Amino acid sequence: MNILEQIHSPAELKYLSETQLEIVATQIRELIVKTVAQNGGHLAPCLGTVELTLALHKVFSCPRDKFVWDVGHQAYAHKILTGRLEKFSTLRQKDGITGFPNRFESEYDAFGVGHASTSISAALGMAVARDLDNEDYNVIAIIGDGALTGGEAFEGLNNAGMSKRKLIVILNDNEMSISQNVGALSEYLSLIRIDEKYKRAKKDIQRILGNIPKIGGSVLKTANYVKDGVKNAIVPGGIFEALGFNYIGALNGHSLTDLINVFEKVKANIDGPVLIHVQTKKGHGYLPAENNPSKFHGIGKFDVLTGLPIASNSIVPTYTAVFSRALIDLAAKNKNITAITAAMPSGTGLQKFADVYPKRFFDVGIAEEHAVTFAGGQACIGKRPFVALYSTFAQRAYDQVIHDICLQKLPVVFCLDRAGLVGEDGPTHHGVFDIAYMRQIPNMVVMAPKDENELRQMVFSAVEYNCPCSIRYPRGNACGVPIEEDVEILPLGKGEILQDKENATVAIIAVGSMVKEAMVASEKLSLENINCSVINARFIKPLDEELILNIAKKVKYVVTIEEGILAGGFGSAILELLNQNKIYKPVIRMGIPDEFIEQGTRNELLKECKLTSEDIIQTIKDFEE
Ligand SMILES: Cc1ncc(C[n+]2csc(CCOP(=O)(O)OP(=O)(O)O)c2C)c(N)n1
Ligand SMILES: CC(=O)[C@@H](O)[C@H](O)COP(=O)(O)O
Ligand SMILES: [Mg+2]
Repeated sequence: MNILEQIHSPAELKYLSETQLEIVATQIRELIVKTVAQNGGHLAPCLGTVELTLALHKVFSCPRDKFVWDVGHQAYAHKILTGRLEKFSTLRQKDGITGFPNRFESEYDAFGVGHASTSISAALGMAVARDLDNEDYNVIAIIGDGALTGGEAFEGLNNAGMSKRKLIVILNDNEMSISQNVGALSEYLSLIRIDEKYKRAKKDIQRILGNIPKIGGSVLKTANYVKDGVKNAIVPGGIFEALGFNYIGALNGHSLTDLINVFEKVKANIDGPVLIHVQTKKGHGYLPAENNPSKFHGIGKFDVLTGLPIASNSIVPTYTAVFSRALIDLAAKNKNITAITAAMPSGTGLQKFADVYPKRFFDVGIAEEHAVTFAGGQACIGKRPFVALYSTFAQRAYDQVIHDICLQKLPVVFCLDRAGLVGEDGPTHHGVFDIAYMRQIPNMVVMAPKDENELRQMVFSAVEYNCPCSIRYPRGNACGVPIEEDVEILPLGKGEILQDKENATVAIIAVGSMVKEAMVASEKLSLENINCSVINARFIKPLDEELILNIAKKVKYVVTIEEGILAGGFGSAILELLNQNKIYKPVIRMGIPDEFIEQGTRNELLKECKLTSEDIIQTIKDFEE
């Protein structure tokens, strides 16, 4: 009997017994595994929150009670239980269910997420609004131990604790970020998790509390004092209580009985900020994910029976792998090279660097702002830090890049991976703003390689430039060109003429991932007697003004193409340059339009944004008509 298929809203969970809920948990797990095996997605985080999600929806009344997920990559069970069961097979597909809670997708998704550490701030905002409206629903933030290492989470905790407002923070502690969680907080949590004396004392007190069916306020308060006294005596600090929260935990996050029992008590007695510490296992219920939660944090298609990825058979390296190799080779020649990640060692490729140079590798947790300023500090003392961030996550540290690095001309190199359209993660993760936001900053060199060999050259060249540099490269496989071991240092601010036809009527000025598309288009256009010159700009800042102006003077019009937003992007820079030099010719800018691009495969989205060679051809043919 498939109970799950009979559930049309979470309210119906209130009529199910715990035995029935256990069956539903199994059915949800099976559905998540099957769907992620086909579509890819965040399997391990979602498997770890099935019971937690069921207990939340059993006890509380979403959407009146607000559930604010943090990152939101663990919310598939929430989506399945809130009216999206039938469409769940479209997870992360174009025009399908999104991989993160999304306000436009469902009233049950109280806040749009994807970037970490925002849930407490958003939840407190909702609690304040509730109180101003004299309403009485609950607001619940669900945040992971990794996301809790993000500074904004502490800003939220600090403000919430002082506010004394009724707010529930559920700490979903699976002892993992994407890989091993880092930092003093993580060690503190492990102290609470493992302290047997504390757990014994807590069990005894909970038994006492549990045996008194109707606990009067004074008895409950006294018992809590005893519990807190015991805890504070054993577990130093009670950091959350120091911040004004009533701390409850650590609960078994896979025990529906424990979860429902505590949630009911909190719901009945809440009179201020409460933090419920829930201990879960990332990947719970699917052995391959339990055994390797990092690999199954975010995974592509895989075989359910074996857990083995159904890998693409490409032998072309990813840009990430090329970057990682280049940095390792550079570090072998330069002992001052250091590498910094914000909780993404595997995704940025820096784990390989850490394996070779562990003392020069730093994972600072989900703390991009700290990572940048931390790099600035290192650079003041002669180190040459490379900060590897996903373009989208680097947005968190914009002021630090300006104030702590560029203003001080510190030689920090930003390696922005996942720059451009990332695909199934959708608008929260597309790295489309970095060209615009980096080129605005004085003293910053902004580069984008046309292929993997040029990426290697840029990594080596950035150190020679001895100034703030940003190198951006896309998610996925590179171009499949040979990589020269002996690296040519690129002259700063110099682009490259790939094709300079005397009778050219148009100059295509491309940067980064779009250079390959420009060359393909140019070759096809020449078959139709449309002659193009093609420039690989290489540098978004400083532009190769001489090269660009010389070519522009010889043609009737210019086409620029970038995998970034048009507003203030590379094409804008070319427009500004031509205008400043009184070259008043048409400039057709191709790039990401002024809108958030939804999810899909990377190729689907490049087509949607008209960033393929065919689109360049059509654009030029339309203009030539
Ligand atoms: C600002 C930001 N930086 C990095 C990430 C990438 N990221 C996604 S999930 C994750 C780890 C989150 O750990 P945790 O909150 O413990 O959740 P878990 O995966 O363990 O369930 C990271 C680093 C992000 N989403 N947002
Ligand atoms: C949820 C999150 O932010 C990360 O897991 C992200 O989805 C990883 O992206 P990649 O798959 O491109 O490494
Ligand atoms: Mg975690």
